[in-house]
This record gives sequence, structure tokens and C-alpha cells, in this order.
Amino acid sequence: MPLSSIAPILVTGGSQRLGLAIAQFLNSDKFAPRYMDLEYQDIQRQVNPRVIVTYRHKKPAVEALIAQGIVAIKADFATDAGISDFIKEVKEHTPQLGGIIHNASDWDKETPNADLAKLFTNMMQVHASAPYQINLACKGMLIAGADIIHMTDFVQDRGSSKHIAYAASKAALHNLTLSFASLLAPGVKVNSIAPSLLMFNENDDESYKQKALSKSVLGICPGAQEAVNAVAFIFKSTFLTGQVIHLNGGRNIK
Ligand SMILES: NC(=O)C1=CN([C@@H]2O[C@H](COP(=O)(O)OP(=O)(O)OC[C@H]3O[C@@H](n4cnc5c(N)ncnc54)[C@H](OP(=O)(O)O)[C@@H]3O)[C@@H](O)[C@H]2O)C=CC1
Ligand SMILES: Nc1nc2c(c(=O)[nH]1)N=C([C@H](O)[C@@H](O)CO)CN2
Repeated sequence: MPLSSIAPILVTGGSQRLGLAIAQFLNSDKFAPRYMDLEYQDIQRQVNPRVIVTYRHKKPAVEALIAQGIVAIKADFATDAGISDFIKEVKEHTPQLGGIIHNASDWDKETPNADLAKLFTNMMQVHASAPYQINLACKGMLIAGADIIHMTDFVQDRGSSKHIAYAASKAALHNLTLSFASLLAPGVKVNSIAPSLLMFNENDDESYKQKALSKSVLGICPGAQEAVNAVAFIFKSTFLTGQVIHLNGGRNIK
């Protein structure tokens, strides 16, 4: 295995919750890329960075990631300038990538006084245009055996009456999975993870929680480890591309 197989994995939106758990896992000794034999896993463990994250707000969790050797790049994907500045910066940090996990997301919704044009543009920008531009700009940096993972949502297939633009933008991201899986084969696999409820938010009240739990047949809120497990599975697989891992507790059969 050539030394050129050593390449960091990029996780967007790595400052909290699922993105943070995924970045911590990829930076840990629990993660071993399938294209790397044991000797090179040892080398990879000594190479910094193994993971690059993006963040908008520099919370203590970002400082902790930096202290662990992770590179953290401040990036806001709401504008084209934010996306292109980020692409330029990531290229200054590394000539190659072992994978990209498009996790950054803004779960915005239609409210009575919302600027709907702005909302729709922002959702498409963060969830579809940013992954689209980053994948195309960085495709030459992806090593053979790399993975791209798009974090989509259960609502990509079903829509959502309360998060209409968000759902449409996740559907667009799902479609990008299909195009990029075809474009980048056979060297790079491209898949989606489509969760429904994995983590509650801090301000969710008891009645919201009960209603959300009742939507799936398994009736639990499993936490970030479920997303980490799916990421690990995708990185291990040699035959999965253009697919969706539906992490929804059987919400589709309720
Ligand atoms: N949690 C769940 O139950 C579910 C999650 N998902 C999907 O899984 C992924 C992770 O979910 P979760 O951890 O809950 O997400 P969060 O909403 O908690 O975090 C998303 C991250 O995206 C970053 N972000 C938001 N807007 C922008 C922007 N304009 N530019 C750059 N970064 C941005 C935030 O950065 P910062 O914090 O620095 O501002 C944040 O760290 C998302 O794609 C989400 O849609 C889907 C279904 C269910
Ligand atoms: N970026 C985010 N997307 C989503 C979140 C979130 O907190 N941030 N949360 C959900 C919910 O868990 C939902 O699936 C159930 O209430 C969906 N997307």
C-alpha cells in the first residue's frame, strides 16, 4: 500500500452532535480505512490531520477537536463566496482526501413571516449546492478507495409539510448521490445516510418528543452512535455505491 493512500477525511458541520461524533470516530483508533493494511494504519495514526472539519461557530468542542490534531476550517456554505473560500482553504491544507462527509445542515422551516425566496435559496445552497461544488472541485483529490457520504433525511422521499424547502433540498442531495456515484466509480463510492429522528434538540418538549418517537415502529431516539455505525459500514464496504442507508426505525412502515 503506497504512502499516497494516507489522506484526511473531511466532515462538514463537525462542531456538534452527529458531525462531531463522526469526526471523533474517524480520528480514533476504532476507525481503519479498508484500503489500508495494518502497517499503514499505524502510519496513518501518526499523520496529522486524519480529519478536517468545518464549523461556523467556534464552540469548545471545536477547540477540543483541534487539540486532538484535527484541522478545523471556518466555513459558511450559505453563499457561493463561502463555498469557494472553503474549497481554496481545504486545498491549502491537503493535496488529497480519503473521503468527504457532507453533514452540514440548517433545519430551517417555513414560518408566517419568513422570506420564502431566501429560505429556499439557503436550503438549496447549504444542502445541495455546497456538496455539488465541493465534490466537483475536490474530485481530483480523492484517493482510490475514498468515500463520499451525503447526510440526507427520511423526508427526502416523503416531503415535510413543516420543512418544505429543507425536504426539497435533501431530495436534491439524494439525487446528487446517484450522479456522483456514477461519475466517480470505480475509484470512489458515493452513498447517502437518510436518518429520521436520531437526536432530540435541547429545547424539544415532552409532547414533541412523544409525538416524534411514535412516528417509527421501533419508537426510540437512538443517538449519534447510529450515524457513526452507518459511516463505519460504508467505509468498510467494497460494493456499496449509489445507495441510501435508511436510519429511520421503520418509520416508513408505520
Ligand atoms: N439529528 C437528527 O435526528 C437528524 C439529522 N439529520 C441530518 O444529519 C445531519 C446531522 O444532524 P445534526 O447533528 O442534528 O445537525 P445539527 O443541526 O445539529 O448541526 C449541523 C451542523 O451544520 C453546520 N451548519 C449549519 N448551517 C451551516 C452553513 N450555512 N454553513 C456551514 N455549516 C453549517 C452547523 O455549524 P455550527 O454549529 O458551527 O453553526 C452544525 O454544526 C444533518 O445533515 C441533518 O439534516 C437528518 C434527520 C434527523
Ligand atoms: N440539521 C438538522 N437536521 C435535522 C434535525 C436537526 O436537529 N438538525 N433534526 C431532525 C429531527 O430529528 C426530525 O427528524 C425529527 O424531529 C431532522 N433534521
